[in-house]
Amino acid sequence: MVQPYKHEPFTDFTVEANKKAFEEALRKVEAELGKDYDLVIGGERVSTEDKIVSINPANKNEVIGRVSKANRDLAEKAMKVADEAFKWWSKTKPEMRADILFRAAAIVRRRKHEFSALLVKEAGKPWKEADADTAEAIDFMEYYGRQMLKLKDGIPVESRPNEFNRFFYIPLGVGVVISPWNFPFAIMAGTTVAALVTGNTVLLKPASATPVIAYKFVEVLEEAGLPAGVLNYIPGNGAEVGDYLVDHPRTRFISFTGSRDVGIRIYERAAKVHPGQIWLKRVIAEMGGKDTIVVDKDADLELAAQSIVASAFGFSGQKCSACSRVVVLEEVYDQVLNRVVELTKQLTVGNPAEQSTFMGPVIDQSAYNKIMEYIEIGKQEGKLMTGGEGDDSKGFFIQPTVFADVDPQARIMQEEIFGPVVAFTKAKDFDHALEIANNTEYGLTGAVISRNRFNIEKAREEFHVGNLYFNRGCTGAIVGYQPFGGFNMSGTDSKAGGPDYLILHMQAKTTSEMF
Ligand SMILES: NC(=O)c1ccc[n+]([C@@H]2O[C@H](COP(=O)([O-])OP(=O)(O)OC[C@H]3O[C@@H](n4cnc5c(N)ncnc54)[C@H](O)[C@@H]3O)[C@@H](O)[C@H]2O)c1
Ligand SMILES: N[C@@H](CCC=O)C(=O)O
Repeated sequence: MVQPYKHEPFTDFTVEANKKAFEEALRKVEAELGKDYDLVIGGERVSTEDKIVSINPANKNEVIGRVSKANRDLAEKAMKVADEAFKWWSKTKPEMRADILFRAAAIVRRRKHEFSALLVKEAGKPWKEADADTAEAIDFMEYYGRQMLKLKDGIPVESRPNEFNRFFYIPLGVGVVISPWNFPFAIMAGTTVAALVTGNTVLLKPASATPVIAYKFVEVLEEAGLPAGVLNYIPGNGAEVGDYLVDHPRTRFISFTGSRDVGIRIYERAAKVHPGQIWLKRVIAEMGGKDTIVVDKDADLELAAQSIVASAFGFSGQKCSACSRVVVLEEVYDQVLNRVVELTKQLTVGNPAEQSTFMGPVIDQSAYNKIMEYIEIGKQEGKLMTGGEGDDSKGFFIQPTVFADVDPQARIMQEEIFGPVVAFTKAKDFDHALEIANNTEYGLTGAVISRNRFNIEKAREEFHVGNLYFNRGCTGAIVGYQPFGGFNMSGTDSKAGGPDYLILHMQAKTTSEMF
């Protein structure tokens, strides 16, 4: 019998054995760096001349792997394979599909540190962040497997005498899964297995910065028994392969996680019906955030400062959930700001392969340049309290940066920076704080630090974000515990890791029979 779902525990690296095991995994991954990785289409390995070179963002000279790059012809070939495979995969038993996920979860769990070590190298994640990413990937498999078992027989509906009505879900078709680099394992795996376990076939286009971890995951699913053709691995240029597949008349749905601009582009393009297309495409789009922590005047100020620092600078602020705006009631503004600056100055920035590193690099040169430009903008828009410097000589390192006294309408208060930069502003009362918190076009996460029950309840109603947290930071949602997804320009609020998520990958059918 399947055990009740429980999230994967995080590794305690203060335990010497865990530390040693992780160091060993890092050595194993290091010994395998620089290999070539093929596309996987219909179970066959396809090598191309043109490669995506995945590098270590903490050390630009270290090549993680050279990954074959799909073009339109190969994308078309993969589409044909997936379309063909859908005919029989869609008819397989949900129990069998769920079992493949459970087995894949077990395989990853057994080699957990190896996957996390690869995330350290390919995404620049510090140990703790890499461990959490792998744990979340396991959670998605365990959770969605169980969700499918719950949904497999549909949901009971009423019937009248001599009538038998049934309501159940069937798969959609070929899904294009387009994933980001910032949770290169968890989000890539979660979006892929959700589509597979519901009986769809998949074309997986991972982010170009992190294609190797995605390849390793495809291998895991193969080992777990996923038949050839059901999942096809086609990394490639977003604009070329992405646009082609989004427009394709045989694409039934697109599961996208990434930036606002690319999400909007996909949403618009997917709306157009192309010749030969006989359905309206579904789009699941999880996009960016501009996430606020509000600090009330009677809050636990130490908790507030710790929560802000962890949420703003964990994984160098490269989370859609990261705190990039802080709104503090004027009575306690200076205290919170000064404590955050103090804590920020204590953070260690450096090589994420070292256990002691809190913050590693940002992902690549273009992210580095963009964040440094925002820091220059911030210097015009607010008072630089700490940080503000970067060094891209070896890797893409930026100091954790705090700006004070920033106007809520300023660019660094409105635009997603996706780096280790947080801006503070003052509110005259709690209503004013909520008004500021709500005044972005996004609506992903937010947090309120308060001891005032009335204010907590007010925020519950009025703070318009998909994931709202009280007396804690605004990052770190757990699959099955805090379903994740945002409002407004943060996307379609698909709530990954939630009870409604799988249904987005299926269509409901009603049958009614008279006896
Ligand atoms: N809401 C969420 O759950 C969530 C989770 C993680 C990341 N994000 C967001 O993702 C962004 C960071 O990730 P990113 O830099 O990889 O985002 P991105 O939008 O640049 O890329 C995401 C994916 O889209 C692909 N892509 C690019 N152009 C495309 C096109 N024209 N057609 C189809 N695909 C295309 C990329 O190759 C990549 O695989 C941030 O904005 C972050 O907030 C959101
Ligand atoms: N689910 C993650 C964020 C994913 C986006 O980057 C969190 O809750 O922090």
